[in-house]
Amino acid sequence: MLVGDSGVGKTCLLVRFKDGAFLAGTFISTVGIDFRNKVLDVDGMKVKLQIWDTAGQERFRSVTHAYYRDAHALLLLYDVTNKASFDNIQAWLTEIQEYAQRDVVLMLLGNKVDSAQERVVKREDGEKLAKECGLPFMETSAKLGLNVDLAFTAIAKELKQRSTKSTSDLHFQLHDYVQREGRRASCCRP
Ligand SMILES: Nc1nc2c(ncn2[C@@H]2O[C@H](COP(=O)(O)OP(=O)(O)OP(=O)(O)O)[C@@H](O)[C@H]2O)c(=O)[nH]1
Repeated sequence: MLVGDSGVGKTCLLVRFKDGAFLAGTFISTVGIDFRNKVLDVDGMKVKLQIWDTAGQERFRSVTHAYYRDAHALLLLYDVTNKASFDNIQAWLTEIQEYAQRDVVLMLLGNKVDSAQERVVKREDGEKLAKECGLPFMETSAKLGLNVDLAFTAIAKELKQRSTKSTSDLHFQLHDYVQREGRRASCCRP
C-alpha cells in the first residue's frame, strides 16, 4: 500500500512500476483508493503484488484507514521538493502505528529527486529520519524511474521470505539490501 501526503507521487510511482511510464502534466488526485496488480519474478518464484494506491488528501483518510489492517507492506512517501510532506512523515507513522499490523513491512521513500533545483529536503535528512525510526530508506524518481523497481522488488523479496522462511533477522536483511542496492543505483544515475 502506498501512503503519504497528496501530490508526493504515489500514483506516478505505481504507474512507473506497473507500466514503465510517467504521467506528466495535469495532476489528478486519487479519489479514495485504487489498486493494480503486478507479478514479479523473485529469485525464481512468482510473487503477485496487489498494490493499493491511497488518496493523500485528508478528506479520504477514513476510507484509507480501513485498508491498513490488511496491508502486508507500506511504502511511505514524501516529496523532496515539499518540506511539509517530509514534516508530516511523523504523523503518517503515528497513523500507521494505530491502524496497520504491528509486523507490517515499512519503507520510507523520498520521491522527485530529479527536481534538483527545487529540492528542499536533503538526502541526509531523509537518511537521518529513517535511521531514527528504524526504517529502510531510498530516494526515488517516478519521472526517471530511479529506484522504483528496486523499492518494489525489495518489498517483494521481504514478503516472499516471510512467507517461506522463519522470521528471524528479516529487518536487517531488508535494510541491508535497500542500502546496498540503493547506493549502487544512486551512484550510477546521470
Ligand atoms: N518531477 C517529478 N514530478 C513527479 C514525480 N512523481 C510525481 N510527480 C508529479 O507530482 C504530481 C503528483 O503526482 P501523483 O502521483 O498524482 O501524486 P499522489 O501522491 O498520487 O497524489 P494523491 O493522489 O492526491 O494522493 C504530478 O503532477 C506528477 O507529475 C517525480 O518523480 N518527479
